[in-house]
Amino acid sequence: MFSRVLKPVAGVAVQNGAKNFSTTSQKNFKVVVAGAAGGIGQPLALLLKQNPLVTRLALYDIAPVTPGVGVDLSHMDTPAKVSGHKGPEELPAAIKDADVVVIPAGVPRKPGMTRDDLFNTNASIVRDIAASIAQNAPKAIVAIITNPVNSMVPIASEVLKKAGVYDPARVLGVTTLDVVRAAAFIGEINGVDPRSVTIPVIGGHSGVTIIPVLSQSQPAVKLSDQAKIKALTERIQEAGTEVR
Ligand SMILES: NC(=O)C1=CN([C@@H]2O[C@H](COP(=O)(O)OP(=O)(O)OC[C@H]3O[C@@H](n4cnc5c(N)ncnc54)[C@H](O)[C@@H]3O)[C@@H](O)[C@H]2O)C=CC1
Ligand SMILES: O=C([O-])CC(=O)C(=O)O
Repeated sequence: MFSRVLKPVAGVAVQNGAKNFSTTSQKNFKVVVAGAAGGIGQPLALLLKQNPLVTRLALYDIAPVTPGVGVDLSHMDTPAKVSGHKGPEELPAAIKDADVVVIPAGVPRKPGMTRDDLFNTNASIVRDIAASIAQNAPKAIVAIITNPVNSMVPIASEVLKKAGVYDPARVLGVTTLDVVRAAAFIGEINGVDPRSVTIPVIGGHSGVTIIPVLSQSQPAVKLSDQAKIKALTERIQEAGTEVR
């Protein structure tokens, strides 16, 4: 997931004359995973530990298991130095001087729930992490995975604005999964390797706000029946619910 996240981030950094991810000029990124002990956080941390550009990896969570997750990953034979940080009192040390903070902290939905049902619980979690970013790493790129993404991005943005450190090019909602799913489904329909499919998905990360622009798919989607095209659009929009 991170390599897909890093590509657009690199473009943003270049446009702003900021630290450039796309060349070898900087090779020592500190990346924080906030929510590192969870279902998303642990595999994400594993992927980041394998990335040679990441030299410091700070794993933050409120779960008691967090230090163990950190120690476990630190045994991997890759350069990134891993630190585990448990509980709010250790949040500032985790965030300090981060280049990138990825946030999957919070609750996931259970069957029958919408992403919006998570708002009340997750809003304050993202708010508090954003406040710490404003204080301890105001120039960090913030990538928000926590749902509902459509609402968590504005919350983090408002916290950063209030602290006077908001840069819209540095606050991202992670919706890459929608692009990946669209490519997978089109690959299946067309009978091609999904990695050869390019399909823009615009908008947000919830229901009808997920807009796969099927007319722009390369190669073209092999569907002519409007009902089937509509069904594919709806499958991409509701794919997260398939997983619950
Ligand atoms: N944007 C996207 O494409 C996706 C978003 N999600 C969202 O990501 C979030 C996490 O999902 P999972 O990892 O499956 O859930 P999970 O329950 O497995 O993990 C969440 C982690 O967050 C931690 N956490 C809770 N409160 C915290 C706090 N105040 N500070 C730090 N950590 C805290 C928990 O201890 C737990 O380790 C959910 O909101 C889910 O809906 C999940 C999949 C895809
Ligand atoms: O649907 C969910 O709750 C998790 C998510 O965002 C996805 O899988 O797209």
